Amino acid sequence: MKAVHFGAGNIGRGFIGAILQQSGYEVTFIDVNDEVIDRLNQDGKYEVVLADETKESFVVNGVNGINSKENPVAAAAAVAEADIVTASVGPHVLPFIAPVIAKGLSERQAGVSVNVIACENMIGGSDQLKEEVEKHLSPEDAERVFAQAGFPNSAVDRIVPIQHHDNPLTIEVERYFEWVIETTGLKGEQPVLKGALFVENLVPFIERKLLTVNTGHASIAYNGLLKGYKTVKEAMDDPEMIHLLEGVLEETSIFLTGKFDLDKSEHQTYVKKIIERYRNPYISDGLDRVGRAPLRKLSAGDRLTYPAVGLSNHVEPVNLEKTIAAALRFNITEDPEAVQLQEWIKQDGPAAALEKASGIEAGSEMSNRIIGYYQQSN
Ligand SMILES: NC(=O)c1ccc[n+]([C@@H]2O[C@H](COP(=O)([O-])OP(=O)(O)OC[C@H]3O[C@@H](n4cnc5c(N)ncnc54)[C@H](O)[C@@H]3O)[C@@H](O)[C@H]2O)c1
Ligand SMILES: O=P(O)(O)OC[C@@H](O)[C@@H](O)[C@H](O)[C@H](O)CO
Repeated sequence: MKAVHFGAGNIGRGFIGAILQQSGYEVTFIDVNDEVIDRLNQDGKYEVVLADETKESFVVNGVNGINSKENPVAAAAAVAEADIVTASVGPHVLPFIAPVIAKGLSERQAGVSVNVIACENMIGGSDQLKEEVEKHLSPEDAERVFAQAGFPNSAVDRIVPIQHHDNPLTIEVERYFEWVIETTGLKGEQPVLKGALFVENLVPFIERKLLTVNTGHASIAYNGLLKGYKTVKEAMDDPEMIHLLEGVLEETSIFLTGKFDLDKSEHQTYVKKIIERYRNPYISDGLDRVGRAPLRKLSAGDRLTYPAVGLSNHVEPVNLEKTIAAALRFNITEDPEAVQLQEWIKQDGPAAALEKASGIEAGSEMSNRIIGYYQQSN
């Protein structure tokens, strides 16, 4: 069986690529990073190390790579032949991989179904990828392609920090992982994916993950950077940070248990487990990575604004609001979204910038409170 995975980065190699290979697929990675693609073709394998006291490792064999910038025709041909297509490139990159996927899917043999699964931290990732793919197909081709290509949404969870090893393919990951895939979007037979969970309705799973793991992470990153910390570990050693983190997760727990039929005590166990994962002493994760792309993280449907606004009719989400205020201070010059955010703040002031990024109306009660916290944090 053949799998094509877009994005040979941390999650691509450290999680999805490894699961695909363990499930019996030969994996072709498609990326735009020459160093990684050349090394994949040279070695045909790479090592995954588990970040815990065991330091166990395993080899992912039978892999190769295609640089889609240099060879889009070969990349599309791989999609045309694949039994499954997955992606972990980052939500903002989905439009850039869509043309190759569209070309590959339209070249497929008639009647041979395939599933295309976006593995990104976002709600409706595969739906969005499908919309992008559709932009590159004529209406007739779209009808033919989507009759045999499914785009099931999925939720992925495994902490994989930015890291450097002598071999650039080696990747260290936490032992824990969760990959949940929605069956309603599948075409043809359910793919064999070792350790993945197939569910009829992904919404509770993706929202629980995004609004717990990622909202908590964002709180650590934005508030931690304000206090001068550089890593998750440094921030997690500060009782004030823990207090704020627990407050944030209490707020998202109210939101989640109010919206979905989640058992409150099971949810508490889930939250505790995540706090333990943040504390993993074998992982060093930078706050600049965890806070990356602040405009995405502040946007209306993402981990901060969505639960804050969702809660605002019932409770005042003080801790989420403080975290949103701290996000407005995210000022990492290597991060284009941070640069853009700081430009908006400089040009139009923080309330207008907040509205542009999140949709929280300038002058509203919530905006006024957030801007108050923002000013106090100076
Ligand atoms: N790292 C984590 O802990 C983690 C965990 C769960 C989910 N995620 C999600 O997975 C996605 C990827 O995150 P990551 O941490 O692996 O990022 P990453 O930067 O390590 O990997 C992204 C890869 O995509 C490649 N890429 C960029 N443009 C491309 C293009 N046009 N075509 C093909 N490849 C392209 C990059 O070169 C890179 O190798 C994000 O949506 C992230 O939110 C990350
Ligand atoms: O990848 P992002 O930028 O959406 O979020 C940063 C981290 O919170 C994220 O990568 C987590 O490590 C991951 O989602 C854990 O499963």
